[in-house]
Amino acid sequence: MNSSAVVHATAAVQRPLLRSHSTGNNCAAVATVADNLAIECRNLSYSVKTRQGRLLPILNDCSLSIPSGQFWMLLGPNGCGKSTLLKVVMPTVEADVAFGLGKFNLANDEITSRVAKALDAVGMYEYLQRPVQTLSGGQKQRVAIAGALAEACKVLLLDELTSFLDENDQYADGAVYMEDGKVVLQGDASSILNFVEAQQGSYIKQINS
Ligand SMILES: Nc1ncnc2c1ncn2[C@@H]1O[C@H](COP(=O)(O)OP(=O)(O)OP(=O)(O)O)[C@@H](O)[C@H]1O
Repeated sequence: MNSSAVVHATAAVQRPLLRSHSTGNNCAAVATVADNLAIECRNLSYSVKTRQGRLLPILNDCSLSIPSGQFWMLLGPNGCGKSTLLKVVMPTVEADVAFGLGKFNLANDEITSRVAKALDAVGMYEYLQRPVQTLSGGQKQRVAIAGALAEACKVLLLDELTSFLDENDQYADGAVYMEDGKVVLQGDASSILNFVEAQQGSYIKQINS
């Protein structure tokens, strides 16, 4: 892929993502996020394995830096590797859960701790470094719940929360809960919804499946 395909377009407001390092199968990448950069990618090479076991290079030595607070377009001919590049620099589970904390002006240690606790609460801690788009529907739902837990909202409004979760988690006590003196939601889906309905208008966070 030719790096000249990265075009700076117009300004927009965006929050920086969490600092992260990304590597994967057949992928040699450094995707870091400096304080003034939303995305930085250096010397990224990516290949896929063919059915014959041969490595087919898709991206070769790509580098790009996207400052935070700006809107950029990635342009290039069909098949040059745009979608592949976007997938490789996609946010990890860790960055996705941390994203909502950007508005609280928290120290990095606090963000790391909240993200770890929230992911642990939904059984997704070991997926910390996985790109979100590689997760199953139920796993994505868990990560969405972790994002809400990390924000420590007083009350969550849960709309069809359990649609993608497996049966055990739909009915397990404590499948959804808040910590540190905040509201604790326990029990099956209907009792959680009854609780939420009783809060009438005092919800802060809504999760839609
Ligand atoms: N899993 C895969 N196995 C084999 N080839 C792949 C795989 N993924 C991507 N490719 C090939 O890598 C090249 C880049 O694909 P990619 O989808 O990134 O291109 P693109 O620039 O987004 O194209 P378009 O503008 O047509 O959407 C293409 O030739 C594609 O066929």
